Amino acid sequence: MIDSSSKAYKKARRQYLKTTRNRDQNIEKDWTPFRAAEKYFKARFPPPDLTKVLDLAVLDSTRGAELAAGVWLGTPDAVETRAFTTNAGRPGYTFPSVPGLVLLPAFLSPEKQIELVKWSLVDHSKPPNETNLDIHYILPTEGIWNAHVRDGTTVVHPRPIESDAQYLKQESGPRQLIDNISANTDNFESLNSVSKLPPPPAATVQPSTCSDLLSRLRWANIGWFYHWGTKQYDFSKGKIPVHDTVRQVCKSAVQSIEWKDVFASDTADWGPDGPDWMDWHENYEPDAGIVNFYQTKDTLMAHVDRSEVCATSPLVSISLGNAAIFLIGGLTRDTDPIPILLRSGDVVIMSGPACRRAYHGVPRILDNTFPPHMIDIPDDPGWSVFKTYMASTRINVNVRQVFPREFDPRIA
Ligand SMILES: O=C(O)CCC(=O)C(=O)O
Ligand SMILES: [Fe+2]
Repeated sequence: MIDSSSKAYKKARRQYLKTTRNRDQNIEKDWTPFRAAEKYFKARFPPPDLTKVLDLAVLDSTRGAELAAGVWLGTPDAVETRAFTTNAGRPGYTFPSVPGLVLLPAFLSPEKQIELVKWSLVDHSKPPNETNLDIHYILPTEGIWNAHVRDGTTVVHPRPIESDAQYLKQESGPRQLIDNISANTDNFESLNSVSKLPPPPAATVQPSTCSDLLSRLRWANIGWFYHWGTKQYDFSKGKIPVHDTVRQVCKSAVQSIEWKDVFASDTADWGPDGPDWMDWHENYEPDAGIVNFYQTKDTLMAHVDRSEVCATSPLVSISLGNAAIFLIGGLTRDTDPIPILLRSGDVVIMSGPACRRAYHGVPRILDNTFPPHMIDIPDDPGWSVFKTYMASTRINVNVRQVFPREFDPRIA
């Protein structure tokens, strides 16, 4: 699978030998099982062997072209799963080791995948939605993607530090992965009352062209505004409705699952009000989230999404473009995570107390896995500019529900 005589392999080996020359041999002993797995899949040398990675696309004859086009391939039985059929007649999988985790391979048609890529870039990565770039730059109001397409050489200027503004003390930037307090209905009011000052723009930022900045787009907020400094939502800014296309995809994914089967032998503690999965077909309503943009070298370290007051409601995670290794473990980093290869169109649902607060991360974007159905799109000449960007990109649309049913946040 990996060509050890290739130039890229030899370069990675040289780099590896150079950077590890003075490394303490005992360093690996201190790694938690999650950290060890991250390191393994992140490594450029030796490149990871994916035979122990779950790859359910292998079972789907309609995805042959997608698999043949990329060098990376996992195994369909690398991790213990339970197969089921969704209400829409599609294959779905649950995981005995992570109750509440559901994988719906190729849940989205190629057309829907393309629609969501366009939505992420054209419609969503612009005001009023915040992006990681807004902290440091005064972006064009049409959004960084539309400005790039119209004239990529347009220069974008740094956001000046305003002398009379109050800023957050600590430097904020792309996603910082410090542990925060788990939100819940009891501490909601006190977390909500903490002041949420804006992060200061960095003083060293230089003017940049739209096209250069686009490669540094990392996230765009969905719904309720997230405050990275405190790692809590800032409800005082109000809520932007979740776009109907995304909302419908998430709702149809949640409604396609018989939750009583998923939680049939569940013994986890759902809190004082008990399980709420029986209401999800009717009451699940996404209201927050993030669109993540990953370039091939980007990773997302182990973390728990614990800012949502509801710790059980489904989180729907949509993969688009290049494939990735997704790791998910348990409530601490000491659980050995399971590795899952996520491809374009796959939907993951994280739900219930054991899964929703489980550590997870994305240690690797798999290069050259941009699927053929996103390369040749007849009758869409406008796609070419998306294709160029997406050839080295993975987009993840990650959608959550912040409040449990019948919880009245009484937001002023
Ligand atoms: O990119 C992914 O698949 C996961 C993203 C994620 O975990 C998050 O946005 O919190
Ligand atoms: Fe996450």
